[in-house]
Amino acid sequence: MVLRWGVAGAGRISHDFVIAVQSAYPKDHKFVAVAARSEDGATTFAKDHGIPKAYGGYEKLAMDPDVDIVYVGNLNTQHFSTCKMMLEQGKHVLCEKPFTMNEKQTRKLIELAKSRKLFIMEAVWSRCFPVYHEAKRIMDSGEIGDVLFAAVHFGHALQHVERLTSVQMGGGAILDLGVYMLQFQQYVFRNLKPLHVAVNGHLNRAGTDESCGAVITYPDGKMAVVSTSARVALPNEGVIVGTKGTLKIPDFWCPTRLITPNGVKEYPLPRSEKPYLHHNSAGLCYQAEEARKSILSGQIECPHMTHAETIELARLMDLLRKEMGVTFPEDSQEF
Ligand SMILES: NC(=O)C1=CN([C@@H]2O[C@H](COP(=O)(O)OP(=O)(O)OC[C@H]3O[C@@H](n4cnc5c(N)ncnc54)[C@H](OP(=O)(O)O)[C@@H]3O)[C@@H](O)[C@H]2O)C=CC1
Ligand SMILES: O=C(O)[C@H](O)[C@H](O)[C@H](O)CO
Repeated sequence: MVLRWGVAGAGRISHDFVIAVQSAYPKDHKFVAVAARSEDGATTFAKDHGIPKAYGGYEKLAMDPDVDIVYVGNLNTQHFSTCKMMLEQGKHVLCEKPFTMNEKQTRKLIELAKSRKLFIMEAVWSRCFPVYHEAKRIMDSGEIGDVLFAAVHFGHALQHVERLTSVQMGGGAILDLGVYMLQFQQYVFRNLKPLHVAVNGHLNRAGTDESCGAVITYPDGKMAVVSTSARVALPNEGVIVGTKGTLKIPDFWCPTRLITPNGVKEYPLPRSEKPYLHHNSAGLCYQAEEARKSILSGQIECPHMTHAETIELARLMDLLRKEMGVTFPEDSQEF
């Protein structure tokens, strides 16, 4: 089955996503339309990427009968309304991280997708990398014993990026980068419920979080120590410690290497002729293929990033923000 994609938002990550998918899977995935707020923005993007249809306004994309699934790559604050619009017109959805602004919006979208029997997935691309599959296999096999500890410190100097600092644009380290550190520890302790979450960090002058750390405890002596900074680069290596050994994942959010007690395993990314804007963006293709496989087999969620996990991530991000005193207008919105 050829999956026919529409793209909502003609910005930076959409650019990388389209190149990654076109390069890796020229046959099984086709981009048939792109929509941006302005027709000019959509037309330029369509020309750059060889996409046949360009729409000014997301509504026209939602109405296009040739589109099976929409990749939502606009601002955090726009994810909820854009996904809702696409679902209401019968489209499957792959939505950039963070899925929405909070748990309330997240639950609403997932309920809607379920009621319409449509696929929806938060684009936590990390989960679809071969390194994550192999690390999971090793953890499940018992090779590193009982996994008791996970750590990651994820930071980039990003205070110059407006969408990261502005409250109106849904900024802050927690939503932009924290979502990755939280998904990492969630992946290590899959299906466990935290017992306690201790949180601390700093706000910037704009009033959004510029750094945040959390210690998360789980039953049976398991714990995660995670931190993020949107002000300074951090080691960005995921560490998983078991009673018999340790796994290390450099560039844990888009990894190509897994360091195991028995040696280093390498997973090179698919090649592309066109340049990317972000580190290892070629790996954005994996989530697209996972979406295709799920849709093909009639699933409305991806097994590597389930609806329950997306809801739990949103709950944790709400909790971290609450501890830090960061609120968004969306938090007091009723539907
Ligand atoms: N998975 C990953 O590796 C990455 C994911 N992301 C995620 O992707 C999303 C988009 O990020 P990114 O591509 O860097 O963002 P951009 O700044 O490139 O903006 C993306 C789109 O958002 C809309 N937009 C931008 N600024 C405004 C504004 N001031 N008012 C209204 N709409 C605006 C535009 O949509 P339009 O074209 O329709 O006008 C724009 O094309 C975010 O949710 C981010 O978290 C970002 C980077 C990497
Ligand atoms: O998902 C990402 O990688 C983040 O949005 C980054 O913070 C982004 O690249 C910043 O421009």
